[in-house]
Amino acid sequence: MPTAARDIPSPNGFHPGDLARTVSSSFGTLDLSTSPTATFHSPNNSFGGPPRTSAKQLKPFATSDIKVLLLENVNQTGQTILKGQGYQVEAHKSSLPEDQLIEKIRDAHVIGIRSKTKLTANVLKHAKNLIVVGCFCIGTNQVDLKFAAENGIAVFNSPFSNSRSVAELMIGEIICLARQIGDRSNEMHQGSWSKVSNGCWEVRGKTLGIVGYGHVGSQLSVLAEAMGMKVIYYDVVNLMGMGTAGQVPTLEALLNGADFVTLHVPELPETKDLIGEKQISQMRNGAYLLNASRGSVVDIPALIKALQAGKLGGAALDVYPNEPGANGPTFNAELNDFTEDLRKCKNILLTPHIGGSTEEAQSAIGVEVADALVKYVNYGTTIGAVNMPEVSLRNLTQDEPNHVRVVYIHKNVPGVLRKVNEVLGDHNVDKQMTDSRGEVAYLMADISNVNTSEIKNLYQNLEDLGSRIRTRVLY
Ligand SMILES: NC(=O)c1ccc[n+]([C@@H]2O[C@H](COP(=O)([O-])OP(=O)(O)OC[C@H]3O[C@@H](n4cnc5c(N)ncnc54)[C@H](O)[C@@H]3O)[C@@H](O)[C@H]2O)c1
Ligand SMILES: O=C(O)[C@H](O)COP(=O)(O)O
Repeated sequence: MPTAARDIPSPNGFHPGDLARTVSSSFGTLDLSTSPTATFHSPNNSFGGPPRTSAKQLKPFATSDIKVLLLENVNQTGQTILKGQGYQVEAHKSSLPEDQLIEKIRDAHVIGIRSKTKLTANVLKHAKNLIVVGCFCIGTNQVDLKFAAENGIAVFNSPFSNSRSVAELMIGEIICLARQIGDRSNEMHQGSWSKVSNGCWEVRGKTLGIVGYGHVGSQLSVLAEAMGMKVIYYDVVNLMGMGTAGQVPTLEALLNGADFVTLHVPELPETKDLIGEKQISQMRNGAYLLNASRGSVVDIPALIKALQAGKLGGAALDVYPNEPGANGPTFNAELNDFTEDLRKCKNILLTPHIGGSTEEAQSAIGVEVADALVKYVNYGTTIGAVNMPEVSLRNLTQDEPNHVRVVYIHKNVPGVLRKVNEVLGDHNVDKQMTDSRGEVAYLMADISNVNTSEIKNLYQNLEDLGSRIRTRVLY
């Protein structure tokens, strides 16, 4: 059930927007709007960073200034939290084609997406005000994470809220494939009674081979053992098996030894066509292949050939190389020419990327990602970000007047901290934390006894440093 809007918990219950509207000494955030003439590529930022906010435009935080664009039917729980903050929320049921996305993203400070919306460098470079992306799903392969980080855009996801849902779908499909339930059901729908036991099996005692033993793979492992299956797994990392599951040293060993092979790896250059003709030939005759990871992981024409030749006993696909952005009768056109052949294969289960689509998963993801977005927008906290260093400071209290929080995202090069602290040096730096990830570093500092008249200078001096990617002054 959707939960009601609520404040994001902070150690002291302090909420920046409450005070920012009324007193200059309160803690709020920078007005994020940029000059209409601001260009995306700034001359002294070799990353081609975000536009500079003119110091003249600085004003205390007002949550109502924050524009949030939500695509792909983000769950009501997430929408409620974001609206509860007073943000302007525009929500769409589906993803948008690139040209429409570019138009919509121009003004947004926050965008929330799922697996279909491609936030490429070409799209992100039009997002002049964007400070954060929320992926309301597990996968983040649809976002150019490096480009985002180098342009001061943090990206958050929900690392495991739908893992159990995917694992349960796999269990259902393993039994459906073993018993050819998809075909029997189709026959009945078409008015044909066909009672057979040939080629139908119990799963008890069979071997499940899990490729990618992360959040999904390990959950599936526990469920499969509970049904009496033997579990082996292959992963590029050495991992302890759940129960009596055992890691095998190579993908080939897994393919040789399993009756059912399930795929749970991320989309990476190394996982493209991880299962092709050669790998399928290494599988047992009559084995089953299930893919709930990403469409790029399986070479579909090779799979079709193996099913047609009877090499495999069946397959289940939840993900495809090209997936439609919205529900509707776009199936054939979007899923490429081979779809027709795929649909004609025997004992193949085709589902429309529903692995994580349960009420439980979607509602938990809505809360988790919306909370992370609010903490980032209101406080600058990057805990859980997938492309930025993780930095957090205790929130300010109401009895700490005239405080300002400085967030300075900058190139990870020598000498920056000295220069930043020279700028901050006229004030008392109460607390500071800094960390780096690759070429990008993130500094957060709370400084006290700052008059509002000094904030513009402070901001401008930080913006003028050559290392700057993005400056936020929260007051
Ligand atoms: N169908 C769906 O609705 C759905 C839902 C959730 C996740 N997913 C997909 O499933 C993927 C896995 O999810 P997860 O939460 O278990 O991710 P995870 O990051 O927890 O686990 C992935 C595992 O794959 C391993 N791995 C990476 N490259 C590998 C390779 N080349 N060979 C073998 N192992 C490799 C990693 O070491 C890791 O242990 C996600 O990245 C996402 O793309 C799909
Ligand atoms: O990455 C994920 O979490 C899954 O692929 C689910 O994606 P979805 O939220 O677009 O269904």
